[in-house]
Amino acid sequence: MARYELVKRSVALITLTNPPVNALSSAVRHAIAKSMEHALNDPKVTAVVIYGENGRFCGGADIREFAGPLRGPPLVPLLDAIEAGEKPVVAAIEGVALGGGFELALVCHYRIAHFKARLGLPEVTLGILPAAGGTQRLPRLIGIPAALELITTGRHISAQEALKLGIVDQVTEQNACEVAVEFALRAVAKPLSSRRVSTLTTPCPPDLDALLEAVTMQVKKKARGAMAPLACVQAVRAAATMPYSKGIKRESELMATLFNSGQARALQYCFFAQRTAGKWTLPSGAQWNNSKPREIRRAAVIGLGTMGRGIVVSLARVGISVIAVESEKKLLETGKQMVIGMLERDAKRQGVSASLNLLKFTLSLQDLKDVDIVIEAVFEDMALKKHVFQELSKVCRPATLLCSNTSGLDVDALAGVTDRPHLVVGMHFFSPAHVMKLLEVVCGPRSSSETIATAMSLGKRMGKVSVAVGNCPGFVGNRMLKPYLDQATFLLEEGATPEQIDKALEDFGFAMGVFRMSDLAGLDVGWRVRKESGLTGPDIDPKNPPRRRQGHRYCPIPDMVCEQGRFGQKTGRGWYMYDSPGGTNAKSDPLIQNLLEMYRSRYGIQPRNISDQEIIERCLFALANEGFRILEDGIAARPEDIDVIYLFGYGFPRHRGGPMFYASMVGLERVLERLEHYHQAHPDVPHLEPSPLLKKLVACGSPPVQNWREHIKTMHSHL
Ligand SMILES: C[C@H](O)[C@H](C)C(=O)SCCNC(=O)CCNC(=O)[C@H](O)C(C)(C)COP(=O)([O-])OP(=O)([O-])OC[C@H]1O[C@@H](n2cnc3c(N)ncnc32)[C@H](O)[C@@H]1OP(=O)([O-])[O-]
Repeated sequence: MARYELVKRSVALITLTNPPVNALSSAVRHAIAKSMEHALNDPKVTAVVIYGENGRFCGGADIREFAGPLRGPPLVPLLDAIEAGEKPVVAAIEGVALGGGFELALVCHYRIAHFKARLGLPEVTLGILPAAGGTQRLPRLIGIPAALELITTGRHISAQEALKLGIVDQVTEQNACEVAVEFALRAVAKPLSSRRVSTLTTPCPPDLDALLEAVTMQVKKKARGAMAPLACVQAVRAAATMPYSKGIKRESELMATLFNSGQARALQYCFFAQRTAGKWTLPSGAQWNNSKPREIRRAAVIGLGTMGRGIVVSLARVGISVIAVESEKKLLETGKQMVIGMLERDAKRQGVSASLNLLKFTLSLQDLKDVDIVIEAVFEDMALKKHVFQELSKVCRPATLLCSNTSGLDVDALAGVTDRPHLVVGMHFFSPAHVMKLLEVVCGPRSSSETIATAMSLGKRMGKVSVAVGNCPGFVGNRMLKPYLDQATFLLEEGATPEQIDKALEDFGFAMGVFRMSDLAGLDVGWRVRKESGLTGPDIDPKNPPRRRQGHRYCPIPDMVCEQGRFGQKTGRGWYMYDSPGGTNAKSDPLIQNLLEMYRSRYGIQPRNISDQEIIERCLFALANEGFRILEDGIAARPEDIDVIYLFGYGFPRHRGGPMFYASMVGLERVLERLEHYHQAHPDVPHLEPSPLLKKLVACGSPPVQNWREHIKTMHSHL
């Protein structure tokens, strides 16, 4: 777990050997302790270098060990001893120095970083704080404001930024280990006292209290209920106001409150769920590690609307040449200017030149003959999409992959109009596509494993979190959205307001309540879908729209809002009003309050007081209930996949873990009991009827999320 060797006759080189990221497992901590003892006691050794095998210094504590009791030497005394030692210790940082890995580097007397290395204290993203002295040493080294920013955000920084901040002593383009050994030899004669960071005095700004107060407010606003960022601020306050010996105790107390919290469990679950999502499998046995993706060099994107533009930018950013196609000259020109503007702004931020030479804009599909992949992003209309796929089938060479950015249409129906159904797959990006990290890769029954592997790997290359899902209306994300939206509108009928529902959801931690989110996405999209599915249309009496349709409860209020031309932010009016079309500042609109009052009185509904608890339960349990059905139907392979989709695509709070993890934290028995209760009260809402899988899991003793898979016997897996 750590190799010890003597190099240059007097330097002890300790190399961490715990692939893949040299995490500080109990065995690694034990090996470091032994190696350090050896180095400090061996008279031949004059200096020490700590390095990580395979070009990775250290990814921090072993997160997998968090679930069990602490074994092996604890980190704090181990690190304190390294710092206190009388021989200079140099950290040779390649790859990453994160969390405990960064804290290990901070106790070394010198730090040499490879120019490609990244450093950071990402503990806050795991619901905890840097608890091996990081909150006490970093402020002493770089001051309170910079330390607060790094610790409360968990941001990774480059070696160059670390040098500027004074975290590392040298950045090198050569082998960091070799440079560190030479550095260590030169350091032997120098005094160490000023190099022990814990002994430094924290540089404090004169207005410390005001600064901490301002940061606390800022962090609170951003944290949306997460506890760890606030605890980080408190720990840094200790570094400013207490000696190290007391500050480290404060750090440990704060860590203790976080470590066993539900939030920490949820955030650590998210870390692993995100990695699990990349490991897709198909019933055929094809899976992520036995299916080779094709290399993609040239891509085409059809349609330069909001989605198409974002996809072009995402592809060009990672060096893929893109041909962008529009149907009309004016649309092409507008799209082109927008794409170029986006890429130029991007490049300016990074201080590089924009890769505009990768782009070509055309009106002709004929130009797509030689591309490796086409991503269609035209209007969400099946007939139009089928036409495009038929044309692509004729124009593109037989090996070209044909993908659709549909947000819910039947991918297999598109495959069916082509000459290569095995090369057709859905790539459902989320708006804005160059910002949002989620990509649903929609596997049709005829999509080949190579096609799926290629789409998944292309998503990863574009920096997306790709999740393989089955082909059904709405796939995973949008299919689950329906019961969630339905509950919100039913609650409006019963007496709630959009503001009240949004506030309850935002207090829960959502980035945006359901009505604000709908205003942002555009209310006309759902209206068109409802019209296409026959739920609404010209046959409906506008004066007296029925509240039951197709055998179920139906809320006509969203249609009534659309009928008034209120399509959300883009029209300046929706569930809220905005300063102007495109405005983002949502204000309550008395017209909506009037509409709700008139509606209730027309149907004789006595509005009642609805508690936040009911809002959360009805919206989120209905959401999770649909998730259980999706698992039963084999549309998602694992609960982790569903959670990742909601975390990255729908603003579900990370510290709640995602809808399925949240349900498990509430307790499946309780979720079942509440759904039964609400279904009894609203028997005409099928989404409130508990799913058979939920009942089954409860009958099996409510196993943890990670074990649900064993209980999902899918008759027809769609994956
Ligand atoms: C005391 C101290 O104060 C506190 C308390 C702590 O220190 S808390 C811990 C703080 N450290 C972190 O938060 C860093 C977490 N890791 C990462 O950010 C990234 O992993 C990476 C280092 C930037 C590499 O990214 P990658 O894209 O190249 O590969 P990967 O796919 O992500 O990871 C490759 C494989 O390694 C696993 N892995 C990565 N980091 C791990 C860790 N710290 N512990 C255990 N496993 C880890 C990961 O699950 C995956 O496994 P599998 O899926 O192959 O089975």
